[in-house]
Amino acid sequence: MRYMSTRGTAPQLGFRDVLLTGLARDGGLYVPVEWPSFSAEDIRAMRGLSYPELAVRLLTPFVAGEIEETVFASIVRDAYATFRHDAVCPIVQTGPNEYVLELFHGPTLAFKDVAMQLLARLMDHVLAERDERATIVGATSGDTGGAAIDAFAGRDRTDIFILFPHGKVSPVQQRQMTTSTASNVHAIALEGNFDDCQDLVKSMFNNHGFRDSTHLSGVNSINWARIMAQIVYYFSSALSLGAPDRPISFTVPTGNFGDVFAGYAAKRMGLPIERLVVATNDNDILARTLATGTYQTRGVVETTSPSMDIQVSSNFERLLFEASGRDAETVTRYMQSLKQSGSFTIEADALAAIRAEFDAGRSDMDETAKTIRAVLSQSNYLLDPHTAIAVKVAREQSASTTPMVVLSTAHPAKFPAAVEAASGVTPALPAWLGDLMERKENYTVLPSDTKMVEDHISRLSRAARNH
Ligand SMILES: Cc1ncc(COP(=O)(O)O)c(C=O)c1O
Ligand SMILES: N[C@@H](CCOP(=O)(O)O)C(=O)O
Repeated sequence: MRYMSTRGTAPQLGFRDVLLTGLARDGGLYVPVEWPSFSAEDIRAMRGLSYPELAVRLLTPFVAGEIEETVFASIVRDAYATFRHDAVCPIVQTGPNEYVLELFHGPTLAFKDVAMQLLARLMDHVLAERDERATIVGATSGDTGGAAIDAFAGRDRTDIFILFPHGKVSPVQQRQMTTSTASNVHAIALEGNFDDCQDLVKSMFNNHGFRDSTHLSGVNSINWARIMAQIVYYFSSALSLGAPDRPISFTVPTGNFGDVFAGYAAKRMGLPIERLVVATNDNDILARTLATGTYQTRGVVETTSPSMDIQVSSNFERLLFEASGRDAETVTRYMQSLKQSGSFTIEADALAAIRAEFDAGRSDMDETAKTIRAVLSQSNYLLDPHTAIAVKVAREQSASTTPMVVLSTAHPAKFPAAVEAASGVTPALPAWLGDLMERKENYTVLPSDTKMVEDHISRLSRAARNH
C-alpha cells in the first residue's frame, strides 16, 4: 500500500515512512492511495474473531509488504493486552436501539489508548529495524497527551514532548501527563489554547531544518496510523450487532475529526454504515460547516468537555480531499484561505458528498449535564461529558430502526467535577490510578512561541544531539 498527501506535492510513501513522518512535507495529511475493500462475505467471516485477530485481518492491507505478518500480529496482541476488558472495546445497551461503545478500557481511560498503544509499538519496531531515534511532538486538549506519554514512556528510541493548554485540561488529564517519571517524557504547558498547541506542532513540522535535525515524528491524528487503528472498533461493534447483514449508524463526539474519519474509512472498506453523526460541544464549527457549507473559525469557548474545545479540526482536510474527488489543488486552496482569513466555503458537489454521509448536531453544557442525569436515571449508566454530547445528538436524529452506536471516548472519572455537578455522583479512578492526584508533577510552562518551544525541544532531544 502507498500513501499520498492531501496537498498533492509531497512524495508518496510506504507505511513505515508514513508512520514516522506524521505530517506530509507539503503540509498535507497522508491517506491510502486506495481503500482496501472487504465484501459482505469477508465481513461475515470476521464474526467470532477476538479484537486483536480482527485488527490483524482489517489492518494487514495497510501494512502489507512493510511489516512481516507474524511480527504485526504479535505487536497487535501486545498492544491490546494492556486493556482491562477482555473484549477490548465492549458495547453496552443504553436505550431501545441505542448502544454505547466503551473505548476507555485502556491505560489512560480514553479512546486514544486504542491507537496509541499500537502506534508506539509499531514505531519502536521500525526505529529498531532502522537503528534510528525520533523526537515525538504532540498537541493535546487533554487525552492524546496522556495516552501518548503512557505508550512511549521509557522507550529508548524516542523522546516525547507533549504540548497542552495551560490550565485548560482537567486535573486528572494534567496529572496523567505531568507525573511520569520516565526520562524520555517532557510535558509542556503552553500559554494558549489547544489550537495554539496544534498550530505550533504543525509549524515545527513545516520548519524542515528543525524537523530534520530532531528527526521529528508526530502522534496526533495527523499520523495515518492513528486513524488506521481506530477503524477496527467500528467493525467490532457493527459485527456484534449483526453487520454486514444489518446496517449500523454511529454518533461520534468530535473535535479533531480523527475518530469519525476512521468511521468513514470503515465505510469505504465495505462496512455497511447508514449514517455517521458528528456531535460537537459549544465549539460547533463542524456542525455549522455541515449546515452552511462555510468553515468559519471563531474563538474557542471553554466547556465541561475540554478535549473537544477545538476550532481547527485537522482531519476535516482528509474528508475534504475525499469529497472533492481527491482534488489536492482544491484542498490546498481551502487550507490557504483558512490560514489567511480563518474560513473557506466548500464547493457544492463536495458539500453534497459530505452531507450524503454525515449528519451533525451540538450540545451545550446544560444539555450535556441534563443528558448525564437522564441516562443515569433511565439506564443506571454514568456517562462522561464527551460521550453525553454524543448521546444527546444521537437522540435528536430522526427515528430509525437502524441500531445507533454512540462512541464513548472517555471514562467519567477523567472529568469528576463536571460529572458530579451534573449527577451528584463522583466517579472514582480505578485502583491502578488511585494515587494519581498525590504523585509529584513535573512540567515546563512556555509561551506560545515556536522558536522558544523549538529551542527547548532541541536542548532535550537525544535525536537532535546525535544529529
Ligand atoms: C474524550 C474525547 N472525546 C472526543 C474527542 C474528539 O475526537 P476527535 O479529535 O478524533 O474528533 C477527543 C479528542 O480528540 C477526546 O479526548
Ligand atoms: N482531543 C484531543 C485533541 C488532539 O487530537 P488528536 O486525535 O489529533 O491527537 C486530545 O485529547 O488531545
